[in-house]
Amino acid sequence: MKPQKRIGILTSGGDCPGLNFVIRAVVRHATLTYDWEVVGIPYATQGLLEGKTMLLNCHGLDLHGIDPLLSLGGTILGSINKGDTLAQASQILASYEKLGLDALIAVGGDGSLMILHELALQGNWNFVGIPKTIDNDVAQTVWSVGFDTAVNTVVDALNRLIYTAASHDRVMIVEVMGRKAGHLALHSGIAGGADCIIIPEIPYSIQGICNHLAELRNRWGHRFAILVVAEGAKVATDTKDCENVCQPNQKPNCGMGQYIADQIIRCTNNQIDVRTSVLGHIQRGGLPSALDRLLATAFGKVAVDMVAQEKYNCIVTWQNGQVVPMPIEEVLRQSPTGVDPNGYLVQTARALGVYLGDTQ
Ligand SMILES: Nc1ncnc2c1ncn2[C@@H]1O[C@H](COP(=O)(O)OP(=O)(O)OP(=O)(O)O)[C@@H](O)[C@H]1O
Ligand SMILES: O=P(O)(O)OC[C@H]1O[C@](O)(CO)[C@@H](O)[C@@H]1O
Ligand SMILES: [Mg+2]
Repeated sequence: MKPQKRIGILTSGGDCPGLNFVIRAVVRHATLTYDWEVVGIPYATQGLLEGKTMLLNCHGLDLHGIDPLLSLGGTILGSINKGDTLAQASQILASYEKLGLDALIAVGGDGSLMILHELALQGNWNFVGIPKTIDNDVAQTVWSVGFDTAVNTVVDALNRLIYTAASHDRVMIVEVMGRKAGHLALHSGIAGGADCIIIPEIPYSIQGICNHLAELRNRWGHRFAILVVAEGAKVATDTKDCENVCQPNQKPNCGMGQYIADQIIRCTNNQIDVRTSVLGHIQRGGLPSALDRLLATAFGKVAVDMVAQEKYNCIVTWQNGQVVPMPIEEVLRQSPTGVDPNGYLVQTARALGVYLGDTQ
């Protein structure tokens, strides 16, 4: 007779494609392999606070043999990325006790996993984390669930924008998500053939961008350009040129993409036609790519195995082609982790003539 367990799963932080594949893998493996009961906790820490659960059953999820989770974006459990959660810790801990869970599997980004780990420590919960985020800024894992799909979404947008930019000889600025980390901008910018990639980890100067645009026109005859700008891009503090349009550390209230567009227009005396596209939450929507489905499924499977082996306080990560559970403190201590300004992808982009901020 297998030991019975009742485990909980929740999704927290910004949603992303692939979350339902994690839920599907956890429910199927826990139910079919171990014969456990799995309950979903709606809206992350809000559901914990209110002591809410929904029973997840892999047969119940089937629709005439077709699993609806195969074709649903977002998360069927709902998610939140705000709230004064730690101030409500004692109520959450009391609610958690009443749920009678043997373990909790939480799917989240760095922010959510940090909060949930803190709660797990205070409540002595049996806790396993699964990394998801289109920012891909959770340390120690090559991929987080949702990132690959978001990269593909941005590349798809670039494939479209490049033609309209070329048709009108325009500079097209594409603002993508990434407040602290530029992984999404860097990966999609390289894959989509961007001329400039502006990320938070490498401050840009407006003169550097304008010089690059001039070189594209004058030396190579390229009359259009594509700039991928992360929403958290930063102006170099030592900017000397164009100082009248470029205030170091100034926070734009129009969005980073439009801010840089305005700077280019002013710095080039209105000689360049610039347009801005903000991709926004489109980047978090849609169905997951095959890679995200595989990752989500492999992470869900190993997270359940960790519970079976009673190895807690870990986060599953993807390293060297396999899932590797890592101590949660170690992962969170290094998160969020940004782009290495001297890393191979930055070198690759620079080698192809992409402007990525000024070299020091
Ligand atoms: N479930 C939650 N409950 C309360 N606050 C949260 C929760 N998840 C995140 N937050 C808060 O929101 C802030 C931003 O979190 P963030 O958006 O980075 O979420 P995340 O889990 O890292 O996922 P992602 O970055 O992919 O959206 C965190 O620093 C934290 O204060
Ligand atoms: O609009 P929301 O849901 O608060 O979240 C936006 C933020 O979440 C992230 O998409 C990560 O999920 C960031 O890149 C972005 O700034
Ligand atoms: Mg985050």
